Amino acid sequence: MMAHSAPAVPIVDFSPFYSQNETERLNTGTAIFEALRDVGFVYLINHRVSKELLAEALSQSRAFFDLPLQDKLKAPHPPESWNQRGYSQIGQEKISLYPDALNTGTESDADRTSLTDVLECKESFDLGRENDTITPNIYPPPELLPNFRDVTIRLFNTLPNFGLDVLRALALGLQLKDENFFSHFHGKDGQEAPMNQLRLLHYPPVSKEAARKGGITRIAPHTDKGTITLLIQEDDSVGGLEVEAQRGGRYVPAPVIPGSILLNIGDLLQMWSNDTLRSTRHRIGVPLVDVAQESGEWLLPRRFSIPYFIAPDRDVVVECLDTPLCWGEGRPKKHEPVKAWDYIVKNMEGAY
Ligand SMILES: O=C(O)CCC(=O)C(=O)O
Ligand SMILES: [Fe+2]
Repeated sequence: MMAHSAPAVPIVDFSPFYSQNETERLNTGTAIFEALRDVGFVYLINHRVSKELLAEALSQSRAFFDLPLQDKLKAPHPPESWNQRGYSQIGQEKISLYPDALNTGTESDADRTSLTDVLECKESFDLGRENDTITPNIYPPPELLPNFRDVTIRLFNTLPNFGLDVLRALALGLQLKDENFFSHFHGKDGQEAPMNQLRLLHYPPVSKEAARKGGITRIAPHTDKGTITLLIQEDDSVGGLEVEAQRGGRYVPAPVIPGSILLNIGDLLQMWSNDTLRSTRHRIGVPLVDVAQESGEWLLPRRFSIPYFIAPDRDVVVECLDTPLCWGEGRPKKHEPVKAWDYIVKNMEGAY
């Protein structure tokens, strides 16, 4: 039997952060810091986010995507890439068209151009805070799914509490003077943050026939743009997510770990950290199927996931953190200060 090697994406138990013991809290933060510095992704276990709520949201997501297309289209995504609200059908969004702003990837320009010809077989539903005037939510009519709005908004309002705890732990790991540093830039203590975005994702099943023909993927290689992303996956979901585990290195699988939340960072936190932390590229591909392979219709079952993107408020200026772990003697500042909203809008351009 082959020995199992250690997973490339580290696993951190988050529960010691909730203890009264300062050393345990600091150790949790340090473990998260090191994982985000070395890999850019980390599984968090024992996180205290309600399992029932996560299950309810995944079940509402399933119910939504099971609706006929014409019903899903009653909540259409607006034409602008940055206005991430409502339903996007298969092929509508091309993540491969995101500019590769921080140049963290390995693909050559030619490879990236060829990626834009590939169909991303995914559909999504996005929402943000209620009552936002710039990007109001776009919901399907309530008679189609009576609990959809309530459950998704509850998850939208719950996850930032955990997200900010993670950012508090990270602030300790980064040796920032103020453990609440990031809380000042993400809504009123996490709530009502205008740039936070909850995305329900469905990747339909992939047939062997479609895989043989080629030209399809599930999600093209990309980096996330905001501060952090919390990824919820169904416990028994098919995996497929791969992360570029080392700078310029190979992609390694990030399989589903039941009960965990997978954390990664976006470009703005990489810039905040003066490139100390990694906004790591990730993707979900479709394996190539050999024509000679034995019969059977399906290659991949459907996949559901829910990423929650936590991003700084629109007018926040992101500039190098004041900590020796990011900046100082021999570590000059690498980025000009950038306004969060400008960066996100510019770097999502063209994807719709
Ligand atoms: O579906 C997934 O697991 C990954 C989604 C993702 O990377 C994204 O939406 O940015
Ligand atoms: Fe992503």
